[in-house]
Amino acid sequence: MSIEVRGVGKRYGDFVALDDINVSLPTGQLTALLGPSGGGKSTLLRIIAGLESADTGTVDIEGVDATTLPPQKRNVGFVFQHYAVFKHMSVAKNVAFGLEIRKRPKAEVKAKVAELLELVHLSQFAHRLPSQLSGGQRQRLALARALAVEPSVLLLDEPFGALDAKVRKELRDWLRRLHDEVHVTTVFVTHDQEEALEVADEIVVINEGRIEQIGSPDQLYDEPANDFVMGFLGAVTRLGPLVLRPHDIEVAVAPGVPGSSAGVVQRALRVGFEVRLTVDVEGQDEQVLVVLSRAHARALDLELGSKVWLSPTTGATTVPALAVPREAVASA
Ligand SMILES: Nc1ncnc2c1ncn2[C@@H]1O[C@H](COP(=O)(O)OP(=O)(O)OP(=O)(O)O)[C@@H](O)[C@H]1O
Repeated sequence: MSIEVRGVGKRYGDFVALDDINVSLPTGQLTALLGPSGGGKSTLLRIIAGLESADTGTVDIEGVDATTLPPQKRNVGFVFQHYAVFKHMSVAKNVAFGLEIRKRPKAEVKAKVAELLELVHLSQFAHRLPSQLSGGQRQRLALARALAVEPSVLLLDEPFGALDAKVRKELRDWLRRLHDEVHVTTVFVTHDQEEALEVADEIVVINEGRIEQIGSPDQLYDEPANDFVMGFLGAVTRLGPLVLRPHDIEVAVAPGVPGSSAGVVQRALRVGFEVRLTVDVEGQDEQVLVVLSRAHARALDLELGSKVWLSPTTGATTVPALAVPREAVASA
C-alpha cells in the first residue's frame, strides 16, 4: 500500500471535520475523494500532504510513518484549484525550478523538462510566461511542475474546479491518459460525481466527516452502500419502500406485475432522446420520477392522465428508503 490512513480524526473547535477515517490506497492507483461541500475531503487531502495535522490517527506513505513529517519530507506533489505558478518565469523554468533547487545536473534538468512538457502537451509553449497560457494549459503546467521532482504521491485538490465545463472535460480525459502513462499514485478531490466516475480507479465517498463507501466506480453505481451514496452518484426516486434510479422503473399500461404500484401520469417532459414522467402513485405523497426512451414512451402511447402501473425492472439497483430523513437519524 502506498498510503495508509488509520483512525484519523480532526476537529475545529467543537466541529468534527473528520471522524475515524481508515483508508488504504495501493501504489499506482488513481483515487477520487468524492463528496458534498464541507464533507471533509480537502481536510483529509491536506492531512495526507502534511499541510494540516490530524488530532488522532496515523498516515503512512510508502511504508514510512509520515504522521509528524513536514510536507517537504513526504515526497508528495500537489496541485490546487488556483495553483500559484511563478509568474515571472517561463513555462520551462517553472518546470525546472524544483530540479534546480535540488542541484541536479544541467543536462538532466534539460532532458527532464523536455520530457515533462511533451507529456503535458506544452512543448511548443516552453518559452511563454504563465500569463500567456489558457486556464487549462496553466493547470497542465502545474501538473508538470508537481511531477518534475518524481513524487511518490500526487495530490490534486479540485485541480480543474475553476475551469469551464468543456475544458474540465478535456482535462479529465487527459488526466486519465496521463495517469495510464506515468502510474504515479494519485489522490484527487472532487465534488463532481461524473468526474470521479469517469477518471478514478477507486472512489472514496466522504460525507459529514465520515467514509460512506469505498469502491470502484462500477461497485458504487451498481451496489451503493446506502441511499446517500446512491443519491450522490445520480438521480434517484422513491417507489414504495425502495429508492431506485428513474430509468430502473418498468411502466405498464395494465396491471399485471404482482406488487406493481398504480398511478397517474402528471407530467411528461421530452428531453433529447428521453422522456421524463412524473407520476402520482396511490398511497405515496412523493411523486415518482420515471425515465423512458422516446421510442418506449411512444410505444406505450402515454399522455397526461394515463393510468400506469410501476415496478422495479429486473436487476434494478435499489436501496431501502429510510422512513426518517437522514439528518434526523444522524443527530438522534
Ligand atoms: N481551518 C479551519 N477552521 C475551522 N473549520 C474548518 C477549517 N478548515 C475546514 N473547516 C471546516 O471543516 C469542514 C470540512 O472542510 P473541507 O474543506 O475538508 O471540506 P470539503 O469536503 O473539501 O469541502 P469543499 O469541497 O467545499 O472544499 C467544513 O465544514 C469546513 O468549514
